[in-house]
Amino acid sequence: MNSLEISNLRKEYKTFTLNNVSFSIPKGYIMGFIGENGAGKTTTIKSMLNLVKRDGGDVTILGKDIDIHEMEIKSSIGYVSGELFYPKKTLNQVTNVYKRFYPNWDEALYQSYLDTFHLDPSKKIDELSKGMQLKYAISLALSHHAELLILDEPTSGLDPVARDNLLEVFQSIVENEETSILFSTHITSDLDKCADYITFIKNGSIIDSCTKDDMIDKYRFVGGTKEELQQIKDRLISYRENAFGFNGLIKTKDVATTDTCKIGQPSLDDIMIFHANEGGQL
Ligand SMILES: Nc1ncnc2c1ncn2[C@@H]1O[C@H](COP(=O)(O)OP(=O)(O)OP(=O)(O)O)[C@@H](O)[C@H]1O
Repeated sequence: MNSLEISNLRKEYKTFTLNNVSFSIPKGYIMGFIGENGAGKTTTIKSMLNLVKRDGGDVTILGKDIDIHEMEIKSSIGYVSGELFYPKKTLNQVTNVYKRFYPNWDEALYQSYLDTFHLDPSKKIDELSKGMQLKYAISLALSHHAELLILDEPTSGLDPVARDNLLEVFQSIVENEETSILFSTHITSDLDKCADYITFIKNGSIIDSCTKDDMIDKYRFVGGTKEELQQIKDRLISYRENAFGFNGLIKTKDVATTDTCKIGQPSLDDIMIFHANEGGQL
């Protein structure tokens, strides 16, 4: 079963179109949602949750149509957007209001996240650093046994130790095989650590959505001399020239047995960076 199915999602702004976005997350897995600034990650997330009105497409969450079962779905998911309201209220006060909306609220679990993230519940929201606010928002989202967690850049304001802790929390959450996680990020090393699937969006269109291993297998990082660049240039997604020659990204299927340049496995960063400049030179 899929925890999330998005089919032909469309959203049109004056200067940007989310273009028939489709992807799904199988139950019990972590999907990383990657793409450069302005690619449409937040717009996808907000449109699928009906936080902005979409212009087309179908969204099924936990087997139910969001347009028919919106309230029910929202009590079964956790969503972290980085926006926290009520800056002058204490964590205790905000939590007391928040938990009323969630029949599965687990106070002991919530307290354990406060401990894990060293959060003082008597502090006001605006007394917390950005990273602490994020940890608090994540604690709220994790404390009602959500079956799907949707996290919009959950790691971006965190230091490396906190990021690592959080990624471990994510991995332990999906271990029960009941919960799935979609998280958008620019920090692709986080995905190297914990994502099972990757969806890559560029200019409002999905470039690919598949397992992380398949994504890496589909591309090759190549490097060689200026002469070798001439042999392979037309088949590269894009490339960067340097003092010794070039580096570039190519689809694995486009590698020829006669290619003499060095061929290796790309990182997710390589895939994103070279795709950003598709058809050109960095
Ligand atoms: N309310 C809005 N009105 C008009 N345009 C918008 C609105 N919200 C977003 N956009 C535009 O949609 C495009 C995609 O933005 P979005 O926030 O979805 O990108 P993103 O991939 O989440 O980027 P980032 O990684 O920087 O958060 C951008 O060009 C943005 O300016």
